[in-house]
Amino acid sequence: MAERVLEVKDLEKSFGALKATNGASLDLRPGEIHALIGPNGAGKSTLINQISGALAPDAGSIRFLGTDITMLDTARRARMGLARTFQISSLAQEFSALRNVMLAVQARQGTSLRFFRPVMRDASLTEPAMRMLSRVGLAGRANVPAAALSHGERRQLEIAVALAMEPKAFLLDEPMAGMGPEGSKALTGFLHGLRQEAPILLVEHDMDAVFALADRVSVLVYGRIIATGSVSEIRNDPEVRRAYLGEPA
Ligand SMILES: Nc1ncnc2c1ncn2[C@@H]1O[C@H](COP(=O)(O)OP(=O)(O)OP(=O)(O)O)[C@@H](O)[C@H]1O
Repeated sequence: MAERVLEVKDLEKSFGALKATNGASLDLRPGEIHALIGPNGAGKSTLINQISGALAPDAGSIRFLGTDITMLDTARRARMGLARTFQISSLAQEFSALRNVMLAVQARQGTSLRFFRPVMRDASLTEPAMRMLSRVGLAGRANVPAAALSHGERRQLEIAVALAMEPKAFLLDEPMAGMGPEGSKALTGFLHGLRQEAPILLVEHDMDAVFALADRVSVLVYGRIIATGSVSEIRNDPEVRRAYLGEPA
């Protein structure tokens, strides 16, 4: 496998006079969790949006598995194996948990002819979908509509949907948001193992989770990455402590 699964170089993105991404560079290596942290408004979502293809950068480049994907749209990137979860849920709320995952399995298989079969009895869709639900701990909730799941369960379901795409890398945007302590703990355990399957770029405000999980941490402030390093390097970096962890100079 390529030494760098994802390589982001010198990205720039302005909204009017605001430089939301200001020359940001980072990479994602096989088997790692790389956390992207920074204060509110630092530009984390803007950066993730450019990596997933939802926003076009003004300048810079993004390579995924050795291919330049800077000009590719979100769907092409997803088909190449770049899976993304959202801060705000992108699930089909009226569909069951199972059906939501089946849609992703179907998209992955690219089989539109299935339209003519009774989809919910199609084992080539239901079996892998149930496997994904079991992995995230939602097998017992398969038939519950997404809208009726708890907030934490919806976040688990989003990860099951991402898993169904058989990703080569995950972009996870605040997976712990809105979860109680129990849910965060369970998800932390799950993400710990998930990195073996595909490396994870993790945007997260929950510092306990970041410090427990991350192999490397990058700190974004005003659209610029001010430091990248191990958890202990980042915790002890004077510039990070000043700019982000709120300590006096
Ligand atoms: N579509 C847009 N148009 C104009 N300004 C935008 C747009 N999207 C983001 N911004 C601005 O860009 C800056 C970075 O926002 P972004 O949401 O990327 O930060 P963030 O680090 O993800 O914040 P949070 O931690 O609160 O989610 C903010 O000042 C925000 O107001």
